[in-house]
Amino acid sequence: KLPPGPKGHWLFGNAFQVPLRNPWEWFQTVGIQLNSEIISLDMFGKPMIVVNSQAAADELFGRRSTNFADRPTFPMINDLMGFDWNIAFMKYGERWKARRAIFRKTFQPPAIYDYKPNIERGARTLLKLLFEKPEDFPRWIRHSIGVIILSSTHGIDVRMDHDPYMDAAEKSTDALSHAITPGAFLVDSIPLLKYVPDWFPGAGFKIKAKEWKKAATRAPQITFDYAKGEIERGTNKPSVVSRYLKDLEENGTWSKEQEDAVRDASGVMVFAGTESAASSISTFLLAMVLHPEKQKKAQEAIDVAIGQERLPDFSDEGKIPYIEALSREVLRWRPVAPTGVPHYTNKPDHYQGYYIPANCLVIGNSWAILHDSAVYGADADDFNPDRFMTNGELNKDMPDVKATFGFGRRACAGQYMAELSLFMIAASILAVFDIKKPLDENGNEITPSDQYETGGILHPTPFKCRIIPRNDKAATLL
Ligand code: HEM
Repeated sequence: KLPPGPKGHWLFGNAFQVPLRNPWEWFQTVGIQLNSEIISLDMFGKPMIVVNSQAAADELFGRRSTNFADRPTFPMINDLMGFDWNIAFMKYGERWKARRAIFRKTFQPPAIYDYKPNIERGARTLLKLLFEKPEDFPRWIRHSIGVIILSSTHGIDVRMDHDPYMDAAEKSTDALSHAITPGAFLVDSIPLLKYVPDWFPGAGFKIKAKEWKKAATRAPQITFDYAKGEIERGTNKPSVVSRYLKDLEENGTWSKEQEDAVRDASGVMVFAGTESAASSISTFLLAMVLHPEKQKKAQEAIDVAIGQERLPDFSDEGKIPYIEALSREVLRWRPVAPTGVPHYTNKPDHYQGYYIPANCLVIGNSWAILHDSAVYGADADDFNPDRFMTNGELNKDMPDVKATFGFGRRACAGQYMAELSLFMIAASILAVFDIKKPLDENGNEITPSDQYETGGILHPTPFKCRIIPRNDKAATLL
């Protein structure tokens, strides 16, 4: 029998019970009510499994990874909108493996460490921008993440305004956000709609899809063409693309397929990396506004570890455990993608006596895992970096927060870039600035809301804060 699930409508099943707002919290509540680590939902007659515990995730996505590493087909996103270059939506197979291998060779330790100087540079760019115009912080966060990622992937120096590569990446992200609006496009539920002719009444999605397809395919191509052009001109900076193409040439393994794979993989680094890393930095700032006492503790930890005479750099890794704890808590408290991207089974399976069918959607609920009160205690919903500390050190008995990066073979391919960037940006901002609540017209502090906008990627509802140099000396370090 299938894992337990809530009783649904005779025709639609549970499809209309799943809330559009924060469905991950509802999945968690249902699991607790039914006392089961995994639940099943009936979506218009088709089962969908949700995995709510780390133990079940480790077993299914981890130990039985080959059966849980596929993705469903996304006809709207891949076929109509032209995102088939994006490994996040690719079926498990040779094309995916070739692209994922590039991530492994370039964006994982030790190769990823080559990009630490770019991360430091991005963090310092952010400090300068925050000093000059603190109220525009959301824009500066995006810009500095763009500096880090595009310099690392394609050797591009991102321009301050109207950068063509950042603009192209943003347009393709916008296109996708339309496609994943729940219920907006029936075509993903009814793949045959793909073949409806453009003139057919109600076929508006096909016309929109054509516009978005241009945006979707343009971004990875123009960034790659730039990087390749720089190599041909001999003016390239070291980057994922330049290093990888050079290796292909030196090993005599260059081929058109390989070149396409590098274009796609580096394109996904920009596409998947910018929005998600920016979200984690926004959450960090919001948490600092809402929890001044944790902020103070973090600043003291930095002062003790490195003093106030210089800015943090990667030589400080491992020396400021409280910043590591704080970064972990940011990723746990508001996971960037609480239900990630759906996985898909290829063959039937069983878990704890329950049946998991073949060709079935399987959602890893990172939110439930990271907000499990059995692991994190009754205050699991609160922001509290101290939960990862013991006697001034990282508490080795606490689990890491890897669930925030998804599961098994499909787990986030940019995890190391994301973690290194968050650590460096958090440490740099706290070394220099106080993050304070905004003031009302009478000069009284107001507490911003801790609400989030719902969607594939979590973002705090736009909030205000005051970002002020901690002291005169701090400002001279910039
Ligand atoms: C705080 C930042 C980030 C978080 C929390 C995050 C989280 C995630 C999650 C939950 C998934 C889905 C995993 C699954 O299906 O089980 C994912 C996939 C992915 N992420 Fe990230 N991500 C972050 C940053 C990045 C960055 C910086 C990059 C690249 C530079 C990146 C590249 C990818 C790619 C390529 C995939 C698709 C993997 C595949 O399907 O094989 N991510 N990420």
